[in-house]
Amino acid sequence: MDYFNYEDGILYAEDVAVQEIAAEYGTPLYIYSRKTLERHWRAFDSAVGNHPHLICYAVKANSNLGVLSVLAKLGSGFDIVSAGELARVIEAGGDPKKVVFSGVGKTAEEIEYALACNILCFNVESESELQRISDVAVRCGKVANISLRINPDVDAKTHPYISTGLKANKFGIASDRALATYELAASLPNLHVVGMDCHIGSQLTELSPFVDALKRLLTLIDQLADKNIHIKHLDVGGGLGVRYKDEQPPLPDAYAQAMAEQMQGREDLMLILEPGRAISGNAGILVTKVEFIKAGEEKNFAIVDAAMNDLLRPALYSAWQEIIPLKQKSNATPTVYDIVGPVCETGDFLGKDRKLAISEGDLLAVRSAGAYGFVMASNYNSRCRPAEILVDENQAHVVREREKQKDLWKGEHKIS
Ligand SMILES: Cc1ncc(COP(=O)(O)O)c(C=O)c1O
Ligand SMILES: N[C@@H](CCCC[NH3+])C(=O)O
Repeated sequence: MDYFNYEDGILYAEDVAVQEIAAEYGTPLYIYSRKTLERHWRAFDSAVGNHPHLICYAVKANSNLGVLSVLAKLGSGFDIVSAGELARVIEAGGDPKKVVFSGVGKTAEEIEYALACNILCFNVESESELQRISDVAVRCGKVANISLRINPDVDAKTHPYISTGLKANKFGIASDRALATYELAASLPNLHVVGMDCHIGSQLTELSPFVDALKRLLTLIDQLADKNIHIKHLDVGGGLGVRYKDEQPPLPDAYAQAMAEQMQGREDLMLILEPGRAISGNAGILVTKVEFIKAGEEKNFAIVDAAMNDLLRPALYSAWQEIIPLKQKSNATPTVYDIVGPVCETGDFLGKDRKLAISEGDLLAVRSAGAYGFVMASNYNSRCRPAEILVDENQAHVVREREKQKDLWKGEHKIS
């Protein structure tokens, strides 16, 4: 459930009319809801119950400083994949001791920075990376906490671009190399083995692949214990899906409970979850203005001021996200439109064949845009990135200014 709802035909973000925020800050504009973020994070946290655990929000889903600071205040941990994400977590008030560092290509510079910040652990994805972390730790006179990301070879049954736990994927260490790699790690004096990790994919809509992966990892943990290598935490990654159209993913509490259930009798093993999309996905919308209505020979187009550079998911994955008007028009007749942006690509669309009663100048909201929205935005076609606003109770705050580029452009051409 989120806090973007209609009241008397007007779309509200919490208690603020979205059209008022758009009038103040312009479009295209991402709007996030603090209450929704909090509700989702708490759903994970409370459903695990008393089992020792840490919810490490996946920063890649939405790294807005306002969003991170809401989660940091709840006591969240963070899953990062770059030094830039670590810097943002720290700037937002997050605790580096609750940070896990994932990703297949960590540079020596990033490792050094993360060591200096005393992060919780590195989720190591290859033997070469293990060696690099050891080398950097020796050079810095530090001991690095490490967890190996195991590729459990489980089919996540999701879009092939966001499936990560199969043998054919670049992620993690193959299960049959796991024991040898742990033995190598345990033999390196500047490494401290603390955990085991996996992440099988994103936008999963079934529980069974998560449970399968977790069980496979528990078997490995027992085999390691026989070799006197003791794992302190099990990190099952993120990947829980959200409802964009008619998917029916398990809710965060059902998912977290199912994970905790598998951990019964293992109270010494901390459970780490890395949800991204399930926390921020439905906590955000993208607001855009209809610039032109264009009747083509075969299709009608609504040309809006947001484009694939602002929200890439439809173009990249043919992802479907709901598009709704900010003001409902109860007695107008709807027409079927492709909702397209101004970018010079035929693949530049936000939605296809959408039935809407709209006119030029109307404002629309693309729902479920809080995850993998702004973070994947670019300056393609030398367009400015959209602004982002976090609605916090009754106030709207600007949390990331529209880029300076716009000032430059206005200045050069003397457009007021
Ligand atoms: C290692 C890791 N953890 C967590 C996540 C978060 O995934 P999601 O947003 O699907 O929960 C991802 C992205 O898929 C990831 O690669
Ligand atoms: N960017 C993807 C998710 C990638 C998950 C990252 N490992 C999406 O929008 O669905």
